[in-house]
Amino acid sequence: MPIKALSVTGLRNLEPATLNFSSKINILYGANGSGKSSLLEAIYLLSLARSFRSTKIQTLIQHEAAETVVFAQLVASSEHNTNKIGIKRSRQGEFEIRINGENIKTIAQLARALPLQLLNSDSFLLLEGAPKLRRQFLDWGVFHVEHSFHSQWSRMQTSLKQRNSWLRHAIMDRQLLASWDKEFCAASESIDQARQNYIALLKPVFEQTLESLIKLPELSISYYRGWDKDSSLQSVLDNGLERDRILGYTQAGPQRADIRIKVGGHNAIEILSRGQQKLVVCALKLAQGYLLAQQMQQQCIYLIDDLPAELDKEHRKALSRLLEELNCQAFITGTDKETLLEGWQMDTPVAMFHVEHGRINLVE
Ligand SMILES: Nc1ncnc2c1ncn2[C@@H]1O[C@H](COP(=O)(O)OP(=O)(O)OP(=O)(O)O)[C@@H](O)[C@H]1O
Repeated sequence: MPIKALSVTGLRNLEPATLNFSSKINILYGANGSGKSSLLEAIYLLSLARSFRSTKIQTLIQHEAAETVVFAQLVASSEHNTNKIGIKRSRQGEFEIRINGENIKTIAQLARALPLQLLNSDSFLLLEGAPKLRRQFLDWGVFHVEHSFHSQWSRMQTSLKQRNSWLRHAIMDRQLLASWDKEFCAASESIDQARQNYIALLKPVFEQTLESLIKLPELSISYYRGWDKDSSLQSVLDNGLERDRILGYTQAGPQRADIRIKVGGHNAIEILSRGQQKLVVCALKLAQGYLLAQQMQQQCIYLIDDLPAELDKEHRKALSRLLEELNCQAFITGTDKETLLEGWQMDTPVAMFHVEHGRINLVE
């Protein structure tokens, strides 16, 4: 659901502000260091309770402030009943999350209420980065379309931790290991099934989205589940037990899953230019937004940091078309106002904000 109004206090260099946004395109322009990415961080905090720049919450909180508070009023919708989200994070690490005025305990509830995608220089490393990044990408989608996924994922993580801890014990209680294996395999099978289902839905949407951005007919995307596709996880665990004991961790399972992107049989990162890789990432992330709208009638918010630095004019225009088609809310930053204003259709609602020394002003 789009954000109608946002209040921010105590976040990086931003002055306390209450802002009204367009439910479609929001452009934030200003000099380097003015606070554009900080505003994106404020929105990101609302969805994930953390920063996208650092794992340390202290760096996000304004110097000398004790806490940061972000509050959003969402555009009302008949399908979803969340209309207010607020988060407070203190320097000591305490946090308070409120949805519709009620305290909530898990970040999963927050993420579900405000699905959000970030496109910045780090997220463009999706193809060349570690498999963990691609698993996070995949699980973002599965989490939003398959509501039982989160509990299966937690179950898998708990049993995996227990299993790994038992693997490191000098004397191993085989019975106990068997019981953790059973739990781990059951959760893993359902995670794998949910991921397979999601990839099957995502693939055609991704191919169509990519086609609108760039022609890469030989590009293919496939899913690796983390263990041999023709064997049961239990048999793979049994066969690998001695090696797992030597290593002290479980080698096979959904914690090793990956998405493989190839061009003509080669790993995409060995063939594609950096710009082409960024377009593939854009197509992947936009496809997730399309799928979310299709499957759950829910709109995803896009945060796109420094767009002109990432894509050339022609591809920025193609991306603008897709965002318009998706009918989503987007926050797009850059240093040059004119460049950011290019390429939108006449009837697209575009709100423009000038960011200067932490002050954000709507440009009428
Ligand atoms: N905890 C903090 N408290 C106060 N100011 C901070 C804090 N952390 C960072 N800053 C400052 O906030 C400013 C805003 O940075 P931000 O990354 O939001 O700018 P930007 O407009 O996105 O810049 P660029 O175009 O260079 O990416 C920077 O000058 C930075 O030094």
